[in-house]
Amino acid sequence: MDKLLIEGGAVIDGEIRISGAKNSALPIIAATLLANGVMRVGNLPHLHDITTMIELLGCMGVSVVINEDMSVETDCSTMTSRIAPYELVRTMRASILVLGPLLARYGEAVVSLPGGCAIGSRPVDLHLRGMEALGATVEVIDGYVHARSDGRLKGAHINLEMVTVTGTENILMAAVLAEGTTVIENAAREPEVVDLINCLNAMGAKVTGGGTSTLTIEGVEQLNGCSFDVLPDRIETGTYLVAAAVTGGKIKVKDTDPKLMEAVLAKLEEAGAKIECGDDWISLDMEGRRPKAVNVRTAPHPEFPTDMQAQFMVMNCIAEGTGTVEETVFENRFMHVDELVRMGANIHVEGNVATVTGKEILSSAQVMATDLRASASLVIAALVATGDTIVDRIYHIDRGYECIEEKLQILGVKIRRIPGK
Ligand SMILES: CC(=O)N[C@H]1[C@@H](OP(=O)(O)OP(=O)(O)OC[C@H]2O[C@@H](n3ccc(=O)[nH]c3=O)[C@H](O)[C@@H]2O)O[C@H](CO)[C@@H](O)[C@@H]1O
Ligand SMILES: C=C(OP(=O)(O)O)C(=O)O
Repeated sequence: MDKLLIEGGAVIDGEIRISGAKNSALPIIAATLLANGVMRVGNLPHLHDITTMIELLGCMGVSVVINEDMSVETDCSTMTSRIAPYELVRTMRASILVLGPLLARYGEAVVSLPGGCAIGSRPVDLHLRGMEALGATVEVIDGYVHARSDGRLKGAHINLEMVTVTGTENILMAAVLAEGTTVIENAAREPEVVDLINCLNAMGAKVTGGGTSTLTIEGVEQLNGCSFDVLPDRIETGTYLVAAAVTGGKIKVKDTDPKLMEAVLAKLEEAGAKIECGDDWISLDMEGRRPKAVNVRTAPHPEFPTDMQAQFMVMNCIAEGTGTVEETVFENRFMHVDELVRMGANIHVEGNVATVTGKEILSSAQVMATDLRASASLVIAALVATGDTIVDRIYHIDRGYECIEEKLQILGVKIRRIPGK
């Protein structure tokens, strides 16, 4: 397994470009299963998860052409299978996103259950209940979801018990081809859901209410191919802003969208960062200061994102003062805490609240990445540690950060990958 070796002590200074959003690209690639004709999806990040989603379509017989500019063109007319096998689904939970499109368009889907992961049990019961509400028969047999519909799905009124991002996306992708109108209440308002809605509407769907908690979907008989570029990655953006902040440095991130980042930018300003924004860029300058500790509480959009929790935890580890970090979305998203403590951080966890008292510097150690954002937090911690830190199991990072070594090197960090055996 590859490792990253990071030398502590750099003060970040430079400009980088932000990649397309993984969490937008994954549902939109799944949505290409709904297209009658060729569909092009662009601004895709070069990440393992994207390759997995493309492989998943490929194993169902979809023709996929990957262009040099990291766009893909898909054509479902060659499709031979409606099965998403365990071997692929186990490496990426978002594979469950093929369920809605397969069921809506082909009347059947066999998708392996994704299972739990480091950050929590992450059931998909609300996805399955949504499909049943639309008239599908759903059974779980030997770890696989078997969903079937006789004829078109039927529009329904669905009130989600809790806000679920991929659950909303899956139900939405099933409802676009259903007969009649579907209303999804307590829908996720994340920008990536809105991006999916924009893409579906460009394909000929009739969805209104994107960005609010009530979505109305008037089913149509067929969707067409179109060309769609996914939106910038707000979590990658936030991760690099935090990296600059912890080092007391400055950064300009380009090809991003500050409008997607209000809760994160507000917390960075509270921590003492000077922030300026244009239409598609954000600059942050700490003017050499240490950040001030902040309190954060994660919750669905537009509140503070759980995918930025681990990175802010590290900022508090080296901040002036004490801050609390409360995780309300996932039940087990503090796996980075023990590793940060091994680097000398002062963190006390009680239930879903971590109280962090900052110190000026952390110490280097060999640490283990446990999930995607935990890995990013360890890389950020390494920037403010004495000496060299080795972050092991970085395949998690490759799921979500395009060219992380290259981008950090541009910003002045000494980092290199140690290839695994
Ligand atoms: C590919 C993708 O977009 N991943 C994002 C998506 O994950 P994902 O869509 O898996 O996360 P959800 O929004 O579904 O999860 C929110 C909460 O709802 C629970 N739940 C969800 C579905 C369900 O059927 N039953 C249930 O109990 C989950 O266990 C969790 O506690 O949103 C998360 C929350 O913003 C982000 O951290 C992930 O980066
Ligand atoms: C948890 C994440 O992703 P996934 O839902 O794909 O595991 C993430 O992007 O932080």
